[in-house]
Amino acid sequence: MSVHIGGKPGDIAERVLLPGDPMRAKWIAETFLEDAVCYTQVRGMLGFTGTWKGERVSVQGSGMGMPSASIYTHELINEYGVKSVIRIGSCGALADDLNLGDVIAAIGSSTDSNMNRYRFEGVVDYAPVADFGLLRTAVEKGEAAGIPIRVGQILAADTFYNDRPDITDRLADYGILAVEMESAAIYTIAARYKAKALTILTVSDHIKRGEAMDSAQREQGFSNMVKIGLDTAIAGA
Ligand SMILES: O=P(O)(O)O[C@H]1O[C@H](CO)[C@@H](O)[C@H]1O
Ligand SMILES: O=c1cc[nH]c(=O)[nH]1
Repeated sequence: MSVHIGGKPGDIAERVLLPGDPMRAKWIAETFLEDAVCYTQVRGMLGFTGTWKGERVSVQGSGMGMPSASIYTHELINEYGVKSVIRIGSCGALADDLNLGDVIAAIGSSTDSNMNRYRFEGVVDYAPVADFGLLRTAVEKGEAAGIPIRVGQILAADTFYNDRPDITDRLADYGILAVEMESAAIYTIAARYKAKALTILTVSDHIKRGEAMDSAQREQGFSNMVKIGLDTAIAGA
């Protein structure tokens, strides 16, 4: 058991899907995994291990925002020997040509978080990036399943409600596809501890157009992302 995860050594697979929402972790375990067992309920941040296509996979809620996601990423890698983490989350689109339900894979994650300025003493603007092997696999799995994946850079933001639309517009001008709240920290911590990381997102709303998915669209859209995440996690196993 680590400080924030209740599982015993060996309870967690080497490959973990990381949704922010612990109830999404439960839904994934119940809907997609065989023989899923809940290994932690600490703070209600549920984690499950089961099998997908015969291979062991875990799915762990990571909470909202980089402080929370950092804790789970750190403990999974350092206390449970996790080798790869695939975040599967919702995001708000900025790019005009993205639509609700589209799936994005984040090749890189810009951020307004101060974590890496602190880590690198403001001397370097570190660029958190995805593991290339996981990214390539996710794109291939998406193509094979007929689910196109848009690859590009996203913003990991410290705020969900933000009163700087001018900055958001400028980020869109510079090619940022969408906004979520965890990927930069997950990429950075995975790099530090020699694990692999990827973020796959479903567009749940469009920030510039003010559109939002309804619950039926959410479930179908998230299913596509989850299947790609699971297929990517077990590839090469
Ligand atoms: O859908 P999840 O994975 O929680 O991700 C997104 O949703 C939350 C905000 O509503 C933030 O955690 C953001 O990153
Ligand atoms: O972080 C997020 C997630 C979904 N939609 C947003 O606008 N932001």
